[in-house]
Amino acid sequence: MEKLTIKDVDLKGKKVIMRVDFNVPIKDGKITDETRIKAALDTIQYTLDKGAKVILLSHLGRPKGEKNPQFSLKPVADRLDELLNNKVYFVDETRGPKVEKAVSELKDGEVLLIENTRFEKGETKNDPELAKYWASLADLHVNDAFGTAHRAHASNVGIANYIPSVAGFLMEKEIEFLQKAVENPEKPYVVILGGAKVSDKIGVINNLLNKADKILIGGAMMFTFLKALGKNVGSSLVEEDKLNVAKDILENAKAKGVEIVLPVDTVIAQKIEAGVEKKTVKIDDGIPEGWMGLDIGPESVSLFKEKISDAKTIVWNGPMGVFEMDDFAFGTEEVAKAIAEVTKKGCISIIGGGDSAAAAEKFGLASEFSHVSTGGGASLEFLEGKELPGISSINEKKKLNERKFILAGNWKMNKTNTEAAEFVSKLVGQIKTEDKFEVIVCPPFTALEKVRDITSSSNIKVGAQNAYYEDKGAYTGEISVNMLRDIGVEYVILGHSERRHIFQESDELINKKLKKVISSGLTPILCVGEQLEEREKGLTFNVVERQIKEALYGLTEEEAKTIIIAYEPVWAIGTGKVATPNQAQEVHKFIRDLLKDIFNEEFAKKTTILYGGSIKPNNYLGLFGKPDIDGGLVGGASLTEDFVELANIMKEIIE
Ligand SMILES: Nc1ncnc2c1ncn2[C@@H]1O[C@H](COP(=O)(O)OP(=O)(O)O)[C@@H](O)[C@H]1O
Ligand SMILES: O=C(OP(=O)(O)O)[C@H](O)COP(=O)(O)O
Repeated sequence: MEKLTIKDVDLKGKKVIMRVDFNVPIKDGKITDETRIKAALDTIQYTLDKGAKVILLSHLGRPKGEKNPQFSLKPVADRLDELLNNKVYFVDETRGPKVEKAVSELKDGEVLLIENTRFEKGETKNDPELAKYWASLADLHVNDAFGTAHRAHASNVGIANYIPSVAGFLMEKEIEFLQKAVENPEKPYVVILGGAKVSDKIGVINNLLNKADKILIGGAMMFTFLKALGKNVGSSLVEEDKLNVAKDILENAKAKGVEIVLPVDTVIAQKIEAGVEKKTVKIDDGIPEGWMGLDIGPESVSLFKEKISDAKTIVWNGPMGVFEMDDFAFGTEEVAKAIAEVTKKGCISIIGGGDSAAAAEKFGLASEFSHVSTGGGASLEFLEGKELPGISSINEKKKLNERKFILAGNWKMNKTNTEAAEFVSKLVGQIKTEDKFEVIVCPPFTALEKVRDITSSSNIKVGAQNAYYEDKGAYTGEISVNMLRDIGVEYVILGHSERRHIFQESDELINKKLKKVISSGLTPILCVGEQLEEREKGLTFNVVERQIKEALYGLTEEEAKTIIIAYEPVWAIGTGKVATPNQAQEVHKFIRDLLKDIFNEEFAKKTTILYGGSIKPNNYLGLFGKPDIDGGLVGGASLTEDFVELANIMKEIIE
């Protein structure tokens, strides 16, 4: 699934809270590497140019929830003000009256940076209250902090539970390049790993062993491999407890036909110090005691260059030597130049963040690569195939797939016949679905025929809010399915929580109604959902499972295949308390898995599962952006023009 980006949503006049990664090195109050600030400029400027008010969030360093001037973002605000075409306001707080006042005074096209998010204890704990507070400042969250994506913190992950979250351009680009490197790299695919420790890169190696053709190993981590092969590595940096891991990797690679390339010579010295005596030795001759390898040697550079020369995809993570010192920078610089060279010939080159990116900057080669990641740990974890919380919390684009997307309005006991006719006439003129999704309105029984007449030539369909299971007879107050079908009604809501809890409808009665609706050729919308006390006791899945199984009892896959299910947590219906996107997605996923168990995977995949419960335009994108939420069963918001806005949101994000 692809992520929603700022290009997919309307930004004009919106308050946008944007998480960026301005975690930049600062020495004596001066920013020593502004790569991360520059990497965020396009997203910030685009959002401002679209007429949004922008509130920027970032962390800096690890101040452990304390307000520490050494980690203030003020120097970043000053530099950002110079780099952007717009004025940058800064407030030296992370929440409270000063922040709220500054936000309220923002005009369209203006930007405010608030203080370091990690001055808040709740940030790294992903505290819901803090996340909800920051969400309350805005209409939309933009996540452009790829460097922080491996952290589940309040400002980048928790906040997405309360307002829609979309990707910025940097996040989009990072995902695009790294996903390509992990999923379908063009071959030959060469991975170059270096840096200090094997332990940091084991995950990457094991994950990429399934994709790469060659893995070149330099940096200090090469000595663990060389020692595992019985070489004498002197006092070089070795992880003694990883020797067997190295052996396993070498054997695994051989079994998979992946070529592991180790250096054949190394530059050695007796200590890591500039200007110290150094010499080059062949690995096979061994490194004398007291000497350590601090860079790969010239023969290794030639060997690595030869291995790189025909690559179509290269991922590089970790320097070849102690590149911070010119004495030991040769290997890293030469490998970087070789990658740049082959990039010119069309190879896709991706540089993992951290020290590899710093090395690329140091040698002035950063612009020679296809992509230089702004995240060290984040790109590493991505390459390991891990799910990054700061990416999974971003709303997904919805692609037309094997199941219908539906926006249904349950009007309940609202609107007289005249009011219904007037309102639905407006809807017919305003709602355009572009055949991407279905719209259903479910007025009271008294207005059904009128509404059906008005909508008959439109793309709006009509549903009833209930039906009885007998065809006719002494059932005062009831309406039969045939009567509904006779006036062109196509859908019937069954088992709504108000039917269950106010009118005491049992699972057994709902099962009878469901069978009748299906056998009459109408489409049922079966509502399920737990009450607050059931959720608080951890019984949500038990309740939903019982309701679904009882409702479907005795129905074959063929009979049940048209069913639409609506998950409506009772505690969210009409209360203004909406389930968070993650809460809703969790239950939707459970329902889909349950349908797979009851019937099969195909049935589960094809079943539309709607969410219902206090849906509003400001929370719908976050909900609908979840993979197993296929639309909404809308209450209060279906009685006003909000319903049109909900339809527009769906139209915008369904591809
Ligand atoms: N042969 C070596 N001996 C000691 N340290 C090394 C050696 N080669 C590289 N290093 C050090 O490894 C560090 C980078 O390692 P690491 O943090 O794993 O890289 P990255 O951040 O790119 O993943 C650099 O500070 C570099 O000086
Ligand atoms: O610098 C960062 O990570 P990185 O050093 O792995 O690139 C990110 O800003 C995350 O910072 P953190 O590692 O303090 O959570």
